Amino acid sequence: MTDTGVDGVTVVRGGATVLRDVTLLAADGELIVVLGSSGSGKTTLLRVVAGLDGVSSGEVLIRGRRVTRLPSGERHVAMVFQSSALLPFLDVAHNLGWSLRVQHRPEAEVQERVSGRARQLRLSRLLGRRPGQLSGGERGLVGIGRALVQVPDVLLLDEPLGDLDAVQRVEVRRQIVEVARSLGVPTFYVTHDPAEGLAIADRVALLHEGRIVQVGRPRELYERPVDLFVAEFIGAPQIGLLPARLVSAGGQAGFRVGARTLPLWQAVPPPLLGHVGREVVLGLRAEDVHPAEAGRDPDAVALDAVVSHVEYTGRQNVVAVQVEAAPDDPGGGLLGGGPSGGTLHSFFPPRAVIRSGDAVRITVDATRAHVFDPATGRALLHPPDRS
Ligand SMILES: Nc1ncnc2c1ncn2[C@@H]1O[C@H](COP(=O)(O)OP(=O)(O)OP(=O)(O)O)[C@@H](O)[C@H]1O
Repeated sequence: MTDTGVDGVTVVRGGATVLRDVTLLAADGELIVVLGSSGSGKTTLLRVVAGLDGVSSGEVLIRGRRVTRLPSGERHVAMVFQSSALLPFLDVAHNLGWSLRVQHRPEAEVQERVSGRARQLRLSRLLGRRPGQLSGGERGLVGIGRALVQVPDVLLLDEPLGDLDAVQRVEVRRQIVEVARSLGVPTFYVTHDPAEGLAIADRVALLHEGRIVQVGRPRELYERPVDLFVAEFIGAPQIGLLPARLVSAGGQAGFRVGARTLPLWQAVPPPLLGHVGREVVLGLRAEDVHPAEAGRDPDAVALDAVVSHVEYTGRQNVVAVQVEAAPDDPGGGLLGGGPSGGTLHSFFPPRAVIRSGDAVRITVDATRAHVFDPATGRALLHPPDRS
């Protein structure tokens, strides 16, 4: 076994449990993106692998070797932090080559690796400058380059693109993936940006309050979220949530939303059998909610809605709508407290003239809904695979 990462690791800091029995292991050449909101334990996980933080229980493995009690300096880890500190008295070329020289690599190899990575990251023209003569974004790139010139046993990147502009972020994250693949090392990449995570990961691990909520391929988290937390965290625009009641009549199941019933065109699916007559939460992705005029899908039902906000992206308008669900409004549950009905997102054509407060009709197809238990948040049913 050549896995790298943490196995059953718990970390307690200042009386608080920061990681709880976390197991996350990457294969050689695999890029795992660690996602999670602020304070969920992402940085701690990386620091534990690097040996910068100790564990209360569990084991740290690097390429199959137990390193839990090995000092950081002996773990052959290359790590990039957001705003990595560079050595201020050395120019960029020497900053890039620093760790290789510390390892007493032959000078010709150091030069070759430094110039290669500098070309790749478009840093060649900066090689003679000191960190004080660089912009924040350029310093960030040098920090990334310094890690990528190494041949580590594991690559750890903590929000590495934080200092870069939007165009650089896309370019540099491609370079990082390319280098990680060419080195064939396991890579852990921390970000709080789900879109970035989905774009580059072989697998995504979503952390919440020190626990892994779900780990899997990006598509698995998007298409088969285990609960409402994952469903809401992954995907932009955010998944729309609609309180409903599962009903069954004449052997046909459907979801009651206000006065309308969204038919499922089949008997109650087995995972929903215990929920007939009870509240559920429907999760609908924006690509499954259509403006009624464009809705040619015969299985879809039109719902009245009011536009709550519009975001123009160039390719389309991302429109959030409030769906009213009175009078048979189940309300309560995880979505409780707010107005009746729920908020859905939909893509409207880019030239559509649409404003907050407009009344619109949208169509939804109940067979495309994710179904959640409002009491526990757990997913009960996902729509069938499109492919
Ligand atoms: N030295 C410490 N003592 C006690 N608690 C700490 C210490 N350092 C971090 N924590 C707590 O551990 C939790 C996880 O912190 P961590 O930095 O790993 O989160 P994160 O997911 O990387 O957050 P962010 O996205 O904001 O960087 C937080 O609740 C934080 O307050």
